[in-house]
Amino acid sequence: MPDVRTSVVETIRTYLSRARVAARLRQEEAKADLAAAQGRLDRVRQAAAQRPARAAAERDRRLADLDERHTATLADLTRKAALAASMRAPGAAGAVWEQWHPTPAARAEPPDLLRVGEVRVPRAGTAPALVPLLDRGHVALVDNVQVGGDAVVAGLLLRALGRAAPGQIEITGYDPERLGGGLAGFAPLAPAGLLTFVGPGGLTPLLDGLVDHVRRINETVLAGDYASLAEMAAETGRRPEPWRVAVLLGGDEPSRHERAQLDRILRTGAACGVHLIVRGITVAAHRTVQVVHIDGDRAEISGCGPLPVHLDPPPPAELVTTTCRRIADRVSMGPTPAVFRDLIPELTWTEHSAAGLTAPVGLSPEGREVEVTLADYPPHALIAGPSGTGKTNLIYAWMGALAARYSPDELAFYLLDFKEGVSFARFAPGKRDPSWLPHVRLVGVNVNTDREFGLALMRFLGGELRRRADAAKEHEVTKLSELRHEDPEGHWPRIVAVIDEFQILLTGRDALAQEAATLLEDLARRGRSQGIHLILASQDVSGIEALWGRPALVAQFTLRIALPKARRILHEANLAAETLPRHHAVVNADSGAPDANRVVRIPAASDRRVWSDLQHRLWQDRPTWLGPPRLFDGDAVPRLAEAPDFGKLTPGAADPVVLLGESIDVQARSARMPLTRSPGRNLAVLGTRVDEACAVLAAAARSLARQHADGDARFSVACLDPDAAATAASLRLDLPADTGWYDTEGLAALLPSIEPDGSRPHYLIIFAADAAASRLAVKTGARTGHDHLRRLLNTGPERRTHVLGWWRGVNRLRDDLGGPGSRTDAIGAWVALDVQGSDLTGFFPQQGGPAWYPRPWRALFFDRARHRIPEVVIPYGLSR
Ligand SMILES: Nc1ncnc2c1ncn2[C@@H]1O[C@H](COP(=O)(O)OP(=O)(O)OP(=O)(O)O)[C@@H](O)[C@H]1O
Repeated sequence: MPDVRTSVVETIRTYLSRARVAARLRQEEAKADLAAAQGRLDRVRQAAAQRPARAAAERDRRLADLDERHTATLADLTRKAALAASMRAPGAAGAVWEQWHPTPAARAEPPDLLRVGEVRVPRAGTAPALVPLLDRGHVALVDNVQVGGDAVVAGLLLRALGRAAPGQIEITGYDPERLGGGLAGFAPLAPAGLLTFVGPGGLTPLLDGLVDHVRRINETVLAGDYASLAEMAAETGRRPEPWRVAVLLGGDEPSRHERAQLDRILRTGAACGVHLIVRGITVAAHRTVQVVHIDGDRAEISGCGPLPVHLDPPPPAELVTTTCRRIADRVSMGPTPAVFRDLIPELTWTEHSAAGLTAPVGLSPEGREVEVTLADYPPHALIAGPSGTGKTNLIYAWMGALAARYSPDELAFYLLDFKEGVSFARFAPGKRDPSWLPHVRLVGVNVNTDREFGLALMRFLGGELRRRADAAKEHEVTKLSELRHEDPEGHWPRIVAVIDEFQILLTGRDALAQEAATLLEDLARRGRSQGIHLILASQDVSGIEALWGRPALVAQFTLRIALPKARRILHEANLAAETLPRHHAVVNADSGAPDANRVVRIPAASDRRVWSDLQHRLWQDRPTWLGPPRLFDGDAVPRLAEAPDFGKLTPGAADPVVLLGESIDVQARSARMPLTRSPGRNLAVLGTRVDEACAVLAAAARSLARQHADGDARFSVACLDPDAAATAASLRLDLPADTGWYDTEGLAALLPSIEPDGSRPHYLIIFAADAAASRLAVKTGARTGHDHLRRLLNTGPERRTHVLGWWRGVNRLRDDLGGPGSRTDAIGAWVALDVQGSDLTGFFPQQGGPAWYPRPWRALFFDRARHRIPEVVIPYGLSR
């Protein structure tokens, strides 16, 4: 029993002890929880205590950030504004005075805005403060401090002057209080007419005058084609009117009329380049008016909002006067000439010539293009002016304007200059510049005394006139415009033939002048309807008077262009050319009647660079079918190898032809003599000039050789003058290998041996045939060498044996033929060199011989069988 109790006690004790331990543990846990909770509470209390300070710091940080970003944005905007301003007010419009100098705007560039001061943005920098004036509006100053306003007026005027070309700004000052004192620095402009002052009572006439300018510019300059001078300048690059700036500095309250005029100018002036700078007069609010409120050196500008503007100081007085003096000096030197580019359209070859050719030749005093037309009326033009007045330049300008408008399908030029010069050479390919003006089909240079060139052109145009008239007849029409309509696939460009110093063509009372005048008259009369137009230029009256003898001819030239001091080109009562300034012309499309005068400023078009820009552009665009023009160069020696007719020769021709030299014609054909089997088909070259004679004979021999395969023909060459030896030696290379070569003895032996039988052509080429005269006079058997020569001359051609000989005088040939009175018909063709026409009497059908005055490297060719009158030829050069 006690054990049980003990055991129970023990058990209870054990339980109690465990319970105590457990209770102690829980208590400690509870304490720990309490401590933790206490700690959390402390931390929460602590955190709660710190929060406001942090929030404030965060707010401050964000504010600072915002501020920084704002400043950066402002700085960025200010920078951008400054950049934009530098573009809108470049150079003289915006530079600070220390760096200021005039920088006139380029041709089509608008003058844009002008600086008056700067907007200072704290911590962000500065940007220029700009106001619009030229082409844009007007500026009104509201101030009560004299100095600030003066600075703005002077600054604006100087900047405007610096942005415009000299003379392009005319200032009028109305300064009744200080009588011009406000604009004193600009006084040097006055002598050049760029600054005028009106007196105290002058406001009304001043405003009336400005209103009148606006009206006139709208009516005659803009003429409904442009909304403003600015638009005209942007589209055409031209600005025919200056800007007119009226500076109105106070005075009495304007009258009702004056106020109305002021309002008109404010509304309409800017489009016509009429501008006001007004100070001390209240003007009506208008969108074109910038109001500058000045307070000391601070200002507000209506266009800048409330931003304060720090006005620039006035421009240094020295800068103002020097600039104005320079501008005045430049203007006093006279107007700058019109510019060739003004005549050239943006897009080329857009016009059609069916009805006529219209292009500007220059600008009117108002700056508008003055167009001239070549069509049915007026069909042809006469240009006159003393030497150096600019006829050639005018022709260049006109041609450039035409060539840029009409493609080579629409227009073709034929150009001839009788002057001792090469004024048209630029239109043909040259050594330095391979380009040519695509419209040009013929260029004649260095023509000098070779009137045949002119005649050749007349003949060619006469042929073209017939061709066109025939085509018109075929299509049952009468005019080019109708023909083009009926035959749209045909190539019928209008032709413009320009002949400078044309009177040379008509000098002399010979057959050539006669034929040229007749052809010219026919062309002038009938060319109009077939699209062939003539432009004739002459230095002096004699040229025109050469035409005066033919009133019908002159009457066709209804378009007259007179350069300064040109006489008699216009109507006798029309003296407009007498008072023309340099580089101007009177254009009159009504035969010179005074009412039809138009005064034109002619641009400089002579400068090669100016011209070649255009020519290269057109040349690059030329149609593929178009070759270079034919070049007549009076100084050039043509080459046989380059002659088109020589190139066409081939072996096997039934009747071989002899080429002798270049014909003076538009196609560069060769003068030719066919060697048929008719009697007399022998050739004599006559004269003492060795080189020319050798050149003619060598060309003849070479052209024959080209028409025979080796062995087909026999060639025998006798060279009896040592001076011809070099030619003979070089000819050897081009003649068949079996060619016989003979000296005097050889020739004397050869002649009796030749028995023509007609089986094979035989050409006997004798250089200096007369040198063998004494040897040929000697009898060999019953006959002399001369007898054999005559036998060959008389009977050879029928049997295909031809003599081509050079005799050093007409009488020597005659002696070889049998002496005076002997027959000459064995010589069917001759080429005369330094031989007087009268000496050729016996060899020419008309008494007295042909009209021929020897000229270097020219020959007169006559073929009895084919010619009515002889033709002048240019021998081919000696070299192959
Ligand atoms: N409108 C112009 N603007 C500027 N310079 C010009 C103008 N017209 C002509 N000239 C210049 O004047 C000079 C003479 O001009 P041009 O050769 O055209 O005269 P011209 O009447 O044909 O003389 P000439 O009959 O002696 O040949 C040239 O140097 C030319 O560049």
